[in-house]
Amino acid sequence: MTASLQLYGVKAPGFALSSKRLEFGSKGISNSVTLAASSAVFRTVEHSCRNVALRVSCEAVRVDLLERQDTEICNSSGTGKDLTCVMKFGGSSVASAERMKEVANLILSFPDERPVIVLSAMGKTTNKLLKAGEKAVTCGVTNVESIEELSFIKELHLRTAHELGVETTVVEKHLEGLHQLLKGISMMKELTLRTRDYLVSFGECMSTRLFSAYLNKIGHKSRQYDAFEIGFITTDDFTNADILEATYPAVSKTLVGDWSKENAVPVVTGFLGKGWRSCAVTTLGRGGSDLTATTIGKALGLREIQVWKDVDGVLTCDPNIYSGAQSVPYLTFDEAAELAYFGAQVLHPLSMRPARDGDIPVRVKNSYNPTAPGTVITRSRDMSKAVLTSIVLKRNVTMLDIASTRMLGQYGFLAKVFTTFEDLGISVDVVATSEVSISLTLDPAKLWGRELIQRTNELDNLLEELEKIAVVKLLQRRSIISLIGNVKKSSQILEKVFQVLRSNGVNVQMISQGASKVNISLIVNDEEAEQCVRALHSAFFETAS
Ligand SMILES: Nc1ncnc2c1ncn2[C@@H]1O[C@H](COP(=O)(O)OP(=O)(O)O)[C@@H](O)[C@H]1O
Ligand SMILES: N[C@@H](CC(=O)OP(=O)(O)O)C(=O)O
Repeated sequence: MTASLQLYGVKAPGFALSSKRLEFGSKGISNSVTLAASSAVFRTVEHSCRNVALRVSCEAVRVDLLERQDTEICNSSGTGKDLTCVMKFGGSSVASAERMKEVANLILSFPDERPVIVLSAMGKTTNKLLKAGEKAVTCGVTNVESIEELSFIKELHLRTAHELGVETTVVEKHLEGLHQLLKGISMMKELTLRTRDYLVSFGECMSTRLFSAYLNKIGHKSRQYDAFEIGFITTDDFTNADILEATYPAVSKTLVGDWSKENAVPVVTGFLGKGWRSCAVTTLGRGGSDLTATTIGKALGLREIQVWKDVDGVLTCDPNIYSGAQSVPYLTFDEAAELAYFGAQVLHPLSMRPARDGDIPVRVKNSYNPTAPGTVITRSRDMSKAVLTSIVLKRNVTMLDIASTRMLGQYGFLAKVFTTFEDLGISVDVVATSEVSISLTLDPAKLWGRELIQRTNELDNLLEELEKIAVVKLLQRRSIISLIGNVKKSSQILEKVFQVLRSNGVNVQMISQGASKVNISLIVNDEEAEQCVRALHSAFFETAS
């Protein structure tokens, strides 16, 4: 028998596999392999043995014994054609049986593509699962049955199976598992981050099973995959896990290997992974299916990554703030990353990273309006006519004004302030400094991931530390308005911005130009923010300059 061992190394400081020895011991067989990778963090070792017992003399390596005997990958057999692209469909695109049928038709309308499909949970299922979990904590075991959200989820998935004409058994096991899990939560009276991730994973596990079954039913051979079973290896940061390097070769091996044998369209759960230490299900942060899609794109070296939404691509601002927002035809990876990081819900903040690394174009399209051109995101674009590209609003941000208590010219002040942030593990978003004072906003993503109690303590600790060296003013309910654009034209942008703000009577509390050089950030009061965005949109996108 051939056992294939996958070693998952983590990019930790000082870690290298170069001199690590693997020792195999099994009945009658004893052998060892020295890994010879100099900088790699991942290696697959094939070893012929029975009942392999393994000892690894390296903390930062996790080893999985895969029960796959077919370790050789042949890239093209079957039709002899490789997979071409990723098509990711968000919750809004697969919210009902009718929508799933439309998405299936949409996929089939591209006969030249051989896509990997990535799906999110149906509609608002993730929110409903979280709500059901919260209710289970307090409702008592006997009342779990009557949690409204549980009934809704059961009804939605069973009805969808009926309407698609596929067996309800496709989702029954998961629905039963979900019910049991909620009972478990109600018995324990607690919902840990780890359990929360397991809980929400039911959404993607069921939507992909339904969709794949439907593709098979209409004669389009398909195979469903749970991301946590095919090598999506992540950190153990439940609810906000980061994908590890080992993911790329592992995912490629499974998907390409199976495709070359079966030519069955892969349908993969978005948003989910497997913690490398815990081996438990993790999630990649809300909206994380975009990141699943770009990770698969890079892993397989595909030609294009398509993310299908319910809007005509990335827009000039959030359409919920201003319905006149227009679609942006081209963006660079840097612009898209900045836009997502500063709060545009349309893309996951980290999703551009694999696409940029693999230099794979990302196309954002509308599944409700497939003929609209959408947005194409690439490494570079013609910026000669670009001034402002998009306006993004991040609300409810906390801002700190930190003024040195020492005299002007005191050196080391900035260093002391930032050491405090480092010690407490708090990162910041926007910063503006003078010699004796600093204004900054706290990165909400960092604080959001934690429990409220922890957050309050964290702020208290921060203030206590900073007050040893400075006078600190805590300003809450602020908004960051990020102007993503051509910074070569920043004077032109700023001139117009200040005209608009002045005529609207708005006082900017802080201003900063991002280091990435595609972003100018303005901090204003929450109450004034939406009105500012609308006024800026009108000045930049609706009036001839
Ligand atoms: N700048 C923007 N461009 C496009 N959509 C935006 C923008 N800002 C916010 N949105 C919102 O993002 C939504 C799409 O993202 P999301 O809900 O994650 O889609 P999906 O669930 O289909 O992946 C849109 O419906 C829109 O309301
Ligand atoms: N279902 C998850 C993951 C996701 O990416 O969803 P969507 O593609 O619908 O934003 C969420 O709601 O966060």
